Amino acid sequence: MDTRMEAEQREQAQSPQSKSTSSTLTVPTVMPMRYVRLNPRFDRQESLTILQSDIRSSHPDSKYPISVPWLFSPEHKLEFFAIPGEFCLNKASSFQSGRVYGMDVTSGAAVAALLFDVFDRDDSSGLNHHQSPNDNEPLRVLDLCSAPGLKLCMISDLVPENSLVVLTHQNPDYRYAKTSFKSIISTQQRLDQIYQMKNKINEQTSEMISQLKPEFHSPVQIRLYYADGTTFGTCTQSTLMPELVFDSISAHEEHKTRGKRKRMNKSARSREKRRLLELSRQANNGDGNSNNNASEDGGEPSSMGSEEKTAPAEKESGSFSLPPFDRVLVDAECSSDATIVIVITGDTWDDSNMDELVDLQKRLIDSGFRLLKNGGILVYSTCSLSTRQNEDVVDWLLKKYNNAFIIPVSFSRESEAMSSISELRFIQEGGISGTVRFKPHVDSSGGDSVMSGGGFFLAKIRKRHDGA
Ligand SMILES: C[S@@+](CC[C@H](N)C(=O)[O-])C[C@H]1O[C@@H](n2cnc3c(N)ncnc32)[C@H](O)[C@@H]1O
Repeated sequence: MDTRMEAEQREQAQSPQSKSTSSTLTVPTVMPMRYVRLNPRFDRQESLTILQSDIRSSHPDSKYPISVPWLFSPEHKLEFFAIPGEFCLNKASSFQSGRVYGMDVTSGAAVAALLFDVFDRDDSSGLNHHQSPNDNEPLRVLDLCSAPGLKLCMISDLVPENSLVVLTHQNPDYRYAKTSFKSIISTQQRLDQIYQMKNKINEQTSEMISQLKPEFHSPVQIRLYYADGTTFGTCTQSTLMPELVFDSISAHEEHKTRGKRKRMNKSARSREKRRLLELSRQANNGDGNSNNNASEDGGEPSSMGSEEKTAPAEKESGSFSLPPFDRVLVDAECSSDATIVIVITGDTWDDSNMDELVDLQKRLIDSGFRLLKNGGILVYSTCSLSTRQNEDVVDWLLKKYNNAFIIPVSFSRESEAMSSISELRFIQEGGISGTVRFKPHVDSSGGDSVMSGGGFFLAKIRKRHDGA
């Protein structure tokens, strides 16, 4: 779910007008807990000091920011902090300088499960054992439903240097944003700009961003395709060729060529267009792609530009196919019921009339699994708590492919150790063993009613080498 939707849902949950619904349900006044993650490119202690002083300037006695113990892995630079729900983050200097990002813990958990194995639960059968990745080895990561890009932003912050992150989007918002964000180099900065554009304060930010120093540039290659995630990587008569709309290396080149000029003039735009066409052509001819057969072992070590180095792939003429990915995130379109419904009704969503949506979710997870290399990891997530959109979709995939296996994850071990009842109620096991459900929980123990993170489901799936 996008940040805007998250914010809207939460505002709705807070708003007095939403206290009653057409079905005459009473909505409790609840203050949602909010979270930030630190930008690992900045000094941790400095960022925390600034954030703390930001919070204290409006909440002098605040105990925040408070570290989230169950989503913490210092060796992976993974750290989230709770901040007061009513704190105005987007006016804070820690946020404006890009030191912290507002992000729900549940979204953070999906990315953490995708990239790291520290949250994997021991599996005594050994069936799900998988080799821990070498932390420094570049990864090929696909974010299949990337818009608006919140998780992408975290992925590109935390993957090893020289990784390639490919994202697809179907959201016209991106089309609107693309001319502007093409001129920006690092993902962080670009995404900031997208968010800012939505808030209609782009000019000044754009200027500020274009003056940022090279040390803030992302050491990761990002490619953005305007494509349907259900057919991405295939191009048949019924599916259109995906359009490469952004490539960070190409944008970097363009930025260097342009020098100090901030805006792209006509010749810069056509240069950029030519570059992207050439990259698309390489991909389509196979000189840009190898190992397209996802039944192979992943082949060449993943790296930035690996698509350029590897051998042509076998493919039907006119088809578009990609080398398989080490990691695939399928953060699927869903009914986004998880937070509102729990808060409003204390119940789960009526998912009886969702055939079309469930069908889309199945096609997305299927497509993600097809694009995954053997031995690779896929995370399927939604911000719905409906069984049909979660466990049933995952179960459908497990039945379809005999090399699809759940890697059990657990985020509650730290909480168990700390006996935090609130967190234990929030983090639950899903209907399939090893999957996770985050069930919004309202804690009134401190006087105010404070809600945990949002509702969310995630499953971590591995594609085994030895399957059919
Ligand atoms: C839950 S949101 C993803 C949020 C995103 N991962 C993030 O963290 O910012 C689901 C997104 O999937 C997009 N979507 C829907 N159908 C799609 C499709 N067939 N292919 C790709 N994206 C799709 C929607 O536009 C929506 O932006």
